[in-house]
Amino acid sequence: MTIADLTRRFAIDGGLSFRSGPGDLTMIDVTADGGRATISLYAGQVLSFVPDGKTDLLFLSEQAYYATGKAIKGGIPVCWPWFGPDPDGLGRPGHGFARTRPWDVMETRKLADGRVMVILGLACDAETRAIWPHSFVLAQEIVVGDGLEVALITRNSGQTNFTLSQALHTYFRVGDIERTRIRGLDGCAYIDKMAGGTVKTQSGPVDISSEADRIYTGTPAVLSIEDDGQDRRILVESKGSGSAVVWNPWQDTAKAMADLACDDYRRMICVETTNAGPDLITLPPGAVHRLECRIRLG
Ligand SMILES: O=P(O)(O)OC[C@H]1O[C@H](O)[C@H](O)[C@@H](O)[C@@H]1O
Repeated sequence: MTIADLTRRFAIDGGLSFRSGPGDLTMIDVTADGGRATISLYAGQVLSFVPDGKTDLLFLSEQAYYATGKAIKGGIPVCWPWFGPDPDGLGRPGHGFARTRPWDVMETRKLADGRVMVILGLACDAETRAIWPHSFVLAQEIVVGDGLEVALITRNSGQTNFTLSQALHTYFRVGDIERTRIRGLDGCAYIDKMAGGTVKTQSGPVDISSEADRIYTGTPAVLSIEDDGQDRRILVESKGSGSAVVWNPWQDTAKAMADLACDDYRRMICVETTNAGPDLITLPPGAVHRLECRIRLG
């Protein structure tokens, strides 16, 4: 659909507009009571969320790719229908295909309380079935206010069960990674990918001082990121998720990524709302799963 068509059908006066962004990708700008957001229709990816009078809660790489077939580094990539490497070892792309496909706008609405809701959809077709042979209906409900809510809703529209892993792979912007800690994971077991998948137990808050790639399991509904470098605290609330991923590439891995600046690792931390590791979701025909995260300053 062209920007003119999208505008005609879905724009909200003073609340939601469409424009052509970098790489000619269609961007949705949302202005709600309490905050504003930018969403890329390609990848169905929130790229920015700024509460009124504050700075962005999300990190977006200045060197991000904006091109069909490539993932956009930053914001909230949607990893679906698998998180991480191809679970069947068939050479399919890491983190699935939802983050490299165009999504559709299904609905936009200004809510009675002044927040703005956008519903995006990703339909299955011959291309998705060639990658993943299942029938599904995937939607994202994004609600912008003084917090940002994202729900990733999967429905099995086929005749057989399927199993998913998935992530709302949120990149948070922090002032200084060495003055950042994550609270809420004390006592949780985690799979330490930097230690060959060894299972460890978190003790106290999570401090990052080297490359970290961890799947925490048995996670609580609320985590917090203390961002002392910007004198703020971000709350991450989740539903439909029994795990969380913490990732920071640190210096060497960041240097090897063309879509991250060498020192970007200092300004970001991924705290991802997931169904990952042993936390898998199996959906029988007709069943629905909602993975939700809500982020706000606390
Ligand atoms: O570079 P990407 O494919 O976007 O993945 C970035 C990162 O995502 C997750 O956090 C994984 O746990 C990491 O292993 C991965 O490196």
